[in-house]
Amino acid sequence: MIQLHDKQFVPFISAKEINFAIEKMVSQIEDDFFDETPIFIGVLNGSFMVVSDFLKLYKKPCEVSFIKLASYEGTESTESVKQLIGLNQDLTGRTVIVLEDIIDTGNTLEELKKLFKSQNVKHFKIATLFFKPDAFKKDLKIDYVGIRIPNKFIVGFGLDYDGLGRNLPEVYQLKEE
Ligand SMILES: O=P(O)(O)OC[C@H]1O[C@H](OP(=O)(O)OP(=O)(O)O)[C@H](O)[C@@H]1O
Ligand code: HPA
Repeated sequence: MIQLHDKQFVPFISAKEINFAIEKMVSQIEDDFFDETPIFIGVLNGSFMVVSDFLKLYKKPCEVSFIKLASYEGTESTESVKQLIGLNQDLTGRTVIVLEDIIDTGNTLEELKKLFKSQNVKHFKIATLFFKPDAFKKDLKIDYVGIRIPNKFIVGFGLDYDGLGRNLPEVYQLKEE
């Protein structure tokens, strides 16, 4: 068990399971876009670890860039997604694949879809390492999902509780009271 600020968390998903899920996403995307040079877009802050591990396994030509959005405060979604760092690249005609650490309520995903709609890209796909189907409130497609998880707050592998926990190489879930 670990303590972050005022809350306790228990082990949930091992580094090995995470790696297996990322390998699966890499091979699906390599197969689907074998004749393209995709540009992977990580959504900061949370996605830095999944982007790093994903790219180390991705063996075909590709580019990477980042945007920064934020919606979560503490253990709750604020419902408003702020763009903190935007896109600074022309994506016209490109195959764009967004890499997310987690899709929860879908608020961030909705904002991402709006953001890229006006960009005239060739393909636009969304890949997420973790997905909470029971929390997801939107009628939007997610193209690649690593691991489906129950609607519980998690930390580790890039995900934080008020800034802490991002550096953990495995995932922990909030301990029941
Ligand atoms: O589906 P949603 O309910 O929108 O939640 C998903 C988003 O929440 C997290 O980001 P957060 O807003 O916590 O910012 P961070 O990546 O800087 O921690 C995560 O990285 C996703 O981008
Ligand atoms: O479960 C979560 N943990 C941390 N950050 C998050 N952002 C959306 N869902 C989560």
